[in-house]
Amino acid sequence: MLEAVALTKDFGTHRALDALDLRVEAGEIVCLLGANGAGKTTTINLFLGFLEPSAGEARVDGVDVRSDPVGSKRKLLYVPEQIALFGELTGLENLIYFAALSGICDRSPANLRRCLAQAGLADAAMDRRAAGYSKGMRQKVGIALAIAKQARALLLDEPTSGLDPQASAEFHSLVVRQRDAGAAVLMVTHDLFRAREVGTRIGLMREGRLRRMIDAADITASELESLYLEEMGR
Ligand SMILES: Nc1ncnc2c1ncn2[C@@H]1O[C@H](COP(=O)(O)OP(=O)(O)OP(=O)(O)O)[C@@H](O)[C@H]1O
Repeated sequence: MLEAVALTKDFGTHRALDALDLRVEAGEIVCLLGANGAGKTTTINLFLGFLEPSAGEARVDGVDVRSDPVGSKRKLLYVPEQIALFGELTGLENLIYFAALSGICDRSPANLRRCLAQAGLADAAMDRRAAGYSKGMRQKVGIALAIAKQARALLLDEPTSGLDPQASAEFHSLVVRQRDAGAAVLMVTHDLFRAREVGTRIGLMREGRLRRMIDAADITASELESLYLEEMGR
């Protein structure tokens, strides 16, 4: 479970995130939408411990990120907009390396191949150098790491921007599978359509504040678009 309690971040005199209260339960996907500069990535970075909060707390499974950065990171998996892999290594070798960094116990090639296969990477691709991977293939290596790690929480920051519609749909179905396996998922996106489709709840952010939290089941795609435009235009 991910929890923000009055989470606040100032950069100098600029308040990038203003007293955010948010809970993402296990088995839930919360999507954060908002215009550029709304504070979405700042939120993710506070959960990752990349930034120190100016006030409030970011908690992972009840653990304050600031007081236990290592323990909280162990439970998390982060998929950024661009997953950086070592181009000279194969997909499998990359996963072996990142699995070691993440402290995953079963780093046997057989297990990690199984994780890559579950993430939808073709068998032949696993042994090819990652330099030739498409963005969709790179994102699959990220999800494979989440599977290997049995991550309790996923933090996704615009993970499908630039992916073609089919690769984007594939990626989102992998995220849904992680949710069904009990992960708490926080996803930053500009894709209103996908947010409504895969999100349990959708948060609309503007100028550092969470303006609205909507149950995805209660709203159509066009209603969401109207609400979004209304909130961003205020
Ligand atoms: N390291 C930093 N130093 C100074 N200001 C920052 C820093 N990081 C973010 N900001 C500012 O904080 C505000 C929120 O930025 P953030 O990256 O969280 O927005 P965002 O909602 O993720 O936007 P986008 O959709 O463009 O990714 C912006 O005004 C940004 O300029």
